[in-house]
Amino acid sequence: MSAPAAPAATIRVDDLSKRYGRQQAVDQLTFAVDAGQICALLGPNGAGKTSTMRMLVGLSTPDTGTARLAGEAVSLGAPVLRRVGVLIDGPAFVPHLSGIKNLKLLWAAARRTWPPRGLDAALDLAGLGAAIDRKVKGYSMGMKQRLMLAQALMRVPDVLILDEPANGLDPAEVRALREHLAALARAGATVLLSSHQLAEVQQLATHIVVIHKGRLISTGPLADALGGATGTYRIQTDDLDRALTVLREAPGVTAVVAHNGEVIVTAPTVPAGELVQALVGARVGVIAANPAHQSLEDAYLAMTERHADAAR
Ligand SMILES: Nc1ncnc2c1ncn2[C@@H]1O[C@H](COP(=O)(O)OP(=O)(O)OP(=O)(O)O)[C@@H](O)[C@H]1O
Repeated sequence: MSAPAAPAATIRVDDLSKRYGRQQAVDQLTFAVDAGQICALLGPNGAGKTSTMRMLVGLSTPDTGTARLAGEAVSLGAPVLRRVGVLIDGPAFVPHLSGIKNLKLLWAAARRTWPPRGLDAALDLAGLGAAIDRKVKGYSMGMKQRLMLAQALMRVPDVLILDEPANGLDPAEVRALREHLAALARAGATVLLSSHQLAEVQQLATHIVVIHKGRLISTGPLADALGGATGTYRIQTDDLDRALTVLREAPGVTAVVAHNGEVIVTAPTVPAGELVQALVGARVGVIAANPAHQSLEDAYLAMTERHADAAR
């Protein structure tokens, strides 16, 4: 008889709260991330991202509510944590041992045979090169961050909880990390990561959770957050000036501007096809017409500002 399949690597937080003294760090937070999703946990400094992640991996205990991984409530040493790659605060590395010996020590603590299956790929991504054989006490902050990343990835986890994983990486390394995480998610892993790099998140995340002062302000697919500009189109034509004139006179158009050689037109009640027809009818050649998506940065700032206004 074959072994029962492990439960799907879901992340689930229900009504989670945590207070430090008078500071409510996490406030009745509920969200879920399913297998195959890469979810970015976003929020201003002090919003409660790290506090949430710490509870998700048993490093701190919720005051109320539950944090579950693969359906199992999390506590320090819970068996489900063997399936999880974690980068938060960082393990305390032994300074007089080399990077690789530290990784070996951490792996041995889980009573497993060395080397882990994903070691080579994790070391490549961490990009420490020959420094992996040098003592950790000579590492810079950035090198320690890379060693933490290697530690999180070496086990080929099916749940990843990563607090600002791209910190200290150069652009090529950030891209390699992005591709690695995307490949893990395609293979069924579940990824929750925090980041302030919204352009990077936009390229990587499938879903977002936005929090502010410990409270949930938005959660859902990234595409939904970016689709806030419905009724706005970017139209590329062979005659910008004439296109502007024609569209300004077209019925239903509420705004027309030129941007980077294209026309940005807002017409909430008019299908894009009608705008194109109006241009073609006026002998303006249309090269491309696409819905204008806002950037994640725009969407995020609008969400957090709206929330701050409502709280005033
Ligand atoms: N151990 C602690 N003791 C006291 N206060 C804490 C502790 N950990 C977090 N806090 C407070 O809880 C709030 C949430 O902090 P947290 O680190 O979770 O935010 P964050 O969203 O991760 O911020 P950042 O983006 O700056 O890392 C902050 O006001 C912080 O000062």
